[in-house]
Amino acid sequence: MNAVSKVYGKGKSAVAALREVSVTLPKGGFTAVMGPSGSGKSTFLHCAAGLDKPTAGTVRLGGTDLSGMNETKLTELRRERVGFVFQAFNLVPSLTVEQNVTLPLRLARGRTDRALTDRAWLNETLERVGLGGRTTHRPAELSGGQQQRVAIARALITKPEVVFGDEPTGALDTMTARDVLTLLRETVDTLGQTVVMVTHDPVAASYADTVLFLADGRIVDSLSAPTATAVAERMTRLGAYV
Ligand SMILES: Nc1ncnc2c1ncn2[C@@H]1O[C@H](COP(=O)(O)OP(=O)(O)OP(=O)(O)O)[C@@H](O)[C@H]1O
Repeated sequence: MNAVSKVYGKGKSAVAALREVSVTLPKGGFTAVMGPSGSGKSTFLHCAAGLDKPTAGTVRLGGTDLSGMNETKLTELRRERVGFVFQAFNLVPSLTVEQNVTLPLRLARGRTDRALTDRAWLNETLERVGLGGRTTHRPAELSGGQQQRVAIARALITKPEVVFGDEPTGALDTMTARDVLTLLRETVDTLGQTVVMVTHDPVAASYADTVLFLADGRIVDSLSAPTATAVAERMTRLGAYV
């Protein structure tokens, strides 16, 4: 991402959510994004993932420049090359676990064969997230942690270049959150999956390789091999807990 700015609104009511942010998120790495409320974390994630267009600057995914893409191309890119995990799981209630997980494959144009032939990858993914025995359950029959595991499997099924998480553990209790973070960590360590996650929680951020700190639309700090204590201390310095 190079010199990315995002302004919401016009004239007097304009809000600069990102101000010339330049950063490279390492392939095969786990990056957490933290910052006080309103610092631009969600905007950063949305611009990086092609969910929102920057007002200025360029965003690249792998070798692809997202700037010139129309909405159709961006939709295709989001379906095939990125995965998303949200705080609210966002599963389809009427579909089984397996149907939810394979939804991105069925939505991708011309990928029906892949959905059928990639049975081994589907099974491996369901096993990896610990849902091998629950493929015919519906979301309402699962705990919050299990539902988020379904969402993670759904994000991984297309073998995306990046998995983006927006507060993926925000709705989970502490123990369940740790399981989900361990799972995300494993996808980085064993699959070489690139993960970028916005979080408010220093413990969650400590599972990442690097934490980026945003304040007032700028990256103001970063921390490698973070501990929860070190992250909390930087956040306090940014005035996040005042
Ligand atoms: N759609 C929008 N229209 C107008 N202003 C917006 C919009 N989305 C975000 N903003 C503003 O942009 C700034 C950054 O918002 P953003 O949601 O990216 O911050 P955040 O760090 O994710 O906040 P939080 O931690 O509270 O979720 C804020 O001042 C916010 O009010």
